Amino acid sequence: MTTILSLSGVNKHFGALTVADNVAFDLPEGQALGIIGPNGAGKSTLFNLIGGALSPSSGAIFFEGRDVTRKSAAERCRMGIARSFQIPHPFTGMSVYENLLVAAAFGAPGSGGGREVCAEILERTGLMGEANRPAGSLTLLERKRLELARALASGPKLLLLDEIAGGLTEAECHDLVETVCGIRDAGVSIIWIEHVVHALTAVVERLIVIDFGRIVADGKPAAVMADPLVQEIYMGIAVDDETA
Ligand SMILES: Nc1ncnc2c1ncn2[C@@H]1O[C@H](COP(=O)(O)OP(=O)(O)OP(=O)(O)O)[C@@H](O)[C@H]1O
Repeated sequence: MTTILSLSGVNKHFGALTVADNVAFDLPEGQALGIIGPNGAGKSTLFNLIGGALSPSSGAIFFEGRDVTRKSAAERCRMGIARSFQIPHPFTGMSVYENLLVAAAFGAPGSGGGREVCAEILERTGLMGEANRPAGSLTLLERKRLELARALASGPKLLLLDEIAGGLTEAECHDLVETVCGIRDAGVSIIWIEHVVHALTAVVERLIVIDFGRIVADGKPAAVMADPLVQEIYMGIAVDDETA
């Protein structure tokens, strides 16, 4: 299977703080990978490193076999890496549709966006009825959908989703999961950071756990979630408590 993304010995330090500690993994093309870990573990930093907002202190990142370690976020976006942010920041004065057109203009040439593609993305993300509304007037769910739609409009081969399910109701979360499954089934590779674990495991086939910037577990979701070490560091269930 072709590897779309490869991280090799990636380290990131902020002064004395290590937030990525020798991170290494390969993502096969078309795979949906979930990333979980406690607050402050370094998950968003990892996205910043993959997306190009930050450069690693050492190590290398390859996308489709090309070394992108020193490429800018804009260059990586044109190559096909798109990202949604934990806190959506749309162009609030522009309509939903215009927001997509802007994203398409900065994305991968030829694969994202013409007007027809943007219209199709509005449909897929449940925003067609909101196309002409100012983005600033959207609800939280609609903003999260727009964040996803903007990332799709750039024509990604790899989609990085940062906590898109947080703050949603069960029903909204279910709808969002359906949408992400549709994107996955269309062949887009996905890495999704999420605290809402049941939403994540409904979509991903592989789970990585990060703690203090290190990968501490990597495997099938059920096996990873059953790992006593993961239960202890992520869910606060001490191994001894369970056996007591
Ligand atoms: N630019 C920066 N300068 C200094 N420290 C930073 C910077 N960005 C992040 N950090 C620190 O790095 C650590 C990891 O932050 P990061 O946002 O990657 O964690 P996270 O796992 O995404 O957390 P959360 O689940 O709360 O979003 C935190 O201690 C954070 O305060």
